[in-house]
Amino acid sequence: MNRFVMKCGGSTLAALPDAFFQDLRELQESGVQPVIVHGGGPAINETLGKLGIESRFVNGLRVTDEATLEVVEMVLAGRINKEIVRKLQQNGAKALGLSGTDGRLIEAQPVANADEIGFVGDVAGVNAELIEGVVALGYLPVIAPIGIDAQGQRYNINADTAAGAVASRLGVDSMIVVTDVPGIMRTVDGEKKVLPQVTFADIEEMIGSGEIYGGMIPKVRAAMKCLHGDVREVVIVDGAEPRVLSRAVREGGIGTRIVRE
Ligand SMILES: Nc1ncnc2c1ncn2[C@@H]1O[C@H](COP(=O)(O)OP(=O)(O)O)[C@@H](O)[C@H]1O
Ligand SMILES: CC(=O)N[C@@H](CCC(=O)OP(=O)(O)O)C(=O)O
Repeated sequence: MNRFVMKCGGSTLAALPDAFFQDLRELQESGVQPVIVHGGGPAINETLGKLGIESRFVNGLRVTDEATLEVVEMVLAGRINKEIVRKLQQNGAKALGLSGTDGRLIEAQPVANADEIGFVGDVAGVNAELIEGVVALGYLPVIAPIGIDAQGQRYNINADTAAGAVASRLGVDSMIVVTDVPGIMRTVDGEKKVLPQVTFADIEEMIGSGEIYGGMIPKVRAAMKCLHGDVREVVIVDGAEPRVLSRAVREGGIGTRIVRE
């Protein structure tokens, strides 16, 4: 595999060890081209809390009014994006941070229920040439999930959704979703087990039964959407496991692999 999109969730970002970033650097040096799309939900909640703004979610998506949008952009495109770039650079990688508004990287349109949740976007287009240009210069793109429309309006986009769209439009083989659990888990005989592989049918069944809930839902939905295109596999892994990325890219047998059937 030469190119992959990695989505890194806010649940795990702060705890990612130097070894994780060194692993990324080694992959980059060996000719693999990672593209990072990151989240930062917990950091947004924290800053909103400090400002006395309440966090509210509908089906896992943040209700985003003008004041919230201001904070979302500040935290994602500012603090978190730059923190990831700094950590990559400290560990010897070449990285360039971008928000989805820069160079119209992520073209957005309002979600269908925008009257209910405000400035939340779906991805209408991705400037793949810009990402490819950054990669061709030898930099690892680090993308914050803020989108922009033709009128210049910004939108808050769920990071799993943004990552899935970037993976699709780049036509990469694989998307790796790094989170705070070792994969999709299911309780079998009273014991929680990580499922090595799940199909679309398994996912629908587990959402229906409530075994997949909360923050796992946008991940599996984004996974299924991009697997309808050129992306061959989506792997959900735990950022705390040693050499998690190179194992997922080179060896397999880690986390949960989502496949069409
Ligand atoms: N079947 C499942 N297996 C594992 N985790 C699940 C499952 N269903 C829901 N989850 C929840 O999804 C969470 C990961 O989503 P989230 O907290 O949004 O992470 P991130 O910040 O990485 O996007 C897990 O911590 C867990 O609480
Ligand atoms: C619309 C929407 O909900 N956007 C998310 C964007 C960040 C995100 O998705 O971060 P995680 O990956 O850490 O969850 C939010 O405002 O929290």
